[in-house]
Amino acid sequence: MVNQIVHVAAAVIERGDDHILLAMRPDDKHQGGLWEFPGGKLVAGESVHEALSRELKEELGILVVDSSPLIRIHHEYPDKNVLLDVWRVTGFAGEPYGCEGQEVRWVKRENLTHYEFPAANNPIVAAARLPDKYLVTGVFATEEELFRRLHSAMALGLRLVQFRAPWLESDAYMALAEIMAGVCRESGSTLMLKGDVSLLLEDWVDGIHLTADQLQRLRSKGWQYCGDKLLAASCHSDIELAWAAAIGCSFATLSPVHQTASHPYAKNLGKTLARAITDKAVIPVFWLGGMGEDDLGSIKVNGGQGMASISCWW
Ligand SMILES: Nc1nc2c([nH]c(=O)n2[C@H]2C[C@H](O)[C@@H](COP(=O)(O)OP(=O)(O)OP(=O)(O)O)O2)c(=O)[nH]1
Ligand SMILES: [Mg+2]
Repeated sequence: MVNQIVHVAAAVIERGDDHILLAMRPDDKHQGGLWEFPGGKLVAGESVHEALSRELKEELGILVVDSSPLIRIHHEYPDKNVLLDVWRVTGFAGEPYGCEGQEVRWVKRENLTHYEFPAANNPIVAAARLPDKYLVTGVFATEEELFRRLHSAMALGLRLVQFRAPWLESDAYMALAEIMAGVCRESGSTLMLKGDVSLLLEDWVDGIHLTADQLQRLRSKGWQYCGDKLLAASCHSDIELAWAAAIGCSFATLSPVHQTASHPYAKNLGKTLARAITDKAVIPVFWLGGMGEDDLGSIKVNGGQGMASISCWW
């Protein structure tokens, strides 16, 4: 058992055309010969952001201009314990190149899963594939209203949508879901459906969002998902988040962080507990419940992937 934790700042560097920069770790280094998100160890007295800026200057010759926290991952390798503090870098000056002779490559976001990374990186790859806003659909009276609201949300730039309509019969839900999936794909968005995991076998289904009950049942059966589609779960505690990771979820929601109109009697977690729970999770976590877009920055600083909401964007 290795006790000392090595704190590392790493960057998911994004280019406007949906490409992300990877670098090859030199063969003679820890986890050598694998692809990495560029970065390195914090030196004494440095903040994560300072370390990130210094490392990207040293390794790639670029200056960080715009960045925000993405995910923090604790991982125990047999020979080393690391805390990977990963930031999304959305603005930089200069043209990155391998200053230390390392190979660097711009990779399409959707192809990230084709690359071989150190074992700690699975949640980072999942976080890099996801946006910071997750729309959950709210009430609609007619089909026309549903699609009008969906198109408005896409126009606002929302790229991850959960179709929630618990009042619909299964057939009616699935019929609408299939049309919505087409609309979402056309605009480069992903539609998450409520339903059985067997739906993941359907070509037109891009993702499934499980209830906490479904999650518990699948976990107790020892079921596990290994595919490339998005699987998510509604979680309310650290235990549920651990189950979600164990069955192969790519992300989860954590709720209710604050009181919500949709679940007025559920006990809210509050920000301090939500932060502690998120810190233990090994998958990206969207905070849900009683928050507005103004809270997005604070959610990320507290370790969340971003915010899930009905009321903000519906
Ligand atoms: N930069 C980076 N490090 C990662 C990733 N995944 C992962 O497990 N690590 C581990 C490998 C190393 O143990 C540690 C980072 O150390 P490093 O070798 O990059 O540190 P450094 O740039 O400061 O280089 P040096 O001082 O060792 O020469 O974190 C990743 O995606 N990016
Ligand atoms: Mg490095």
